[in-house]
Amino acid sequence: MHEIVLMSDPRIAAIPVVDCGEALVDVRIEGSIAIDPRRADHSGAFAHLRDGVLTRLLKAQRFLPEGVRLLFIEGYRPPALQREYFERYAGELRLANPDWPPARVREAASRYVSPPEIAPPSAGAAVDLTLVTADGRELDMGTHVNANPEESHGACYTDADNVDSEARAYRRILSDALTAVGLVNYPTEWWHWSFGDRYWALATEADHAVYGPRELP
Ligand SMILES: C[C@@H](N)C(=O)N[C@H](C)C(=O)O
Repeated sequence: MHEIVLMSDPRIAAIPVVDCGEALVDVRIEGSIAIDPRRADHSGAFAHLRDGVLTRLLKAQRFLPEGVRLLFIEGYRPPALQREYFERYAGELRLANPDWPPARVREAASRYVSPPEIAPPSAGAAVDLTLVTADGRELDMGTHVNANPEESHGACYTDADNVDSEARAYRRILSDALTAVGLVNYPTEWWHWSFGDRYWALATEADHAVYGPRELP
């Protein structure tokens, strides 16, 4: 098994960002990717991605087997919301593990939510995805999207061995299509994929990230 590099790893924070300035675009306007409303917000921020990420998703969808489609759950996340998610989960871990020092809480929290200053979703570079049939039925990927490591007993990890062979096969299908277009996975979450951010730069050995955190205009 490969080493899992967590978002809290100082090697990620050390990667420079040279933002290429590409626009955040609304995935709903393009129209050919199925969008799930579970993370929808009033401003529609959740449905935004950098243009280059959307282009790659459209291409990846063509690599899926007949009758299988991507289901988009969440893309862009404003920095303030990322901070809220991170603080909330870190707080839960702190409560459950009062003896943990702050560095351990931060590291454990980053298995599931990126530290706000790193966060690929706030750069419009990351997307949470699953697979559906042509008539919109979600395939069983072994856990629901956004299952955390505690509630799923680690089954949210992409290569977890406590999921059945069918779920493993579906994860492989998702992974093959997205890897083929250059996205990288966060190995603690089978549904989380990104392109152009610092985590992507580390995984692909790029010398800088091309998408950094920003506010939605
Ligand atoms: C909260 C979870 N779905 C998520 O988005 N995690 C990634 C790692 C993140 O916060 O960047």
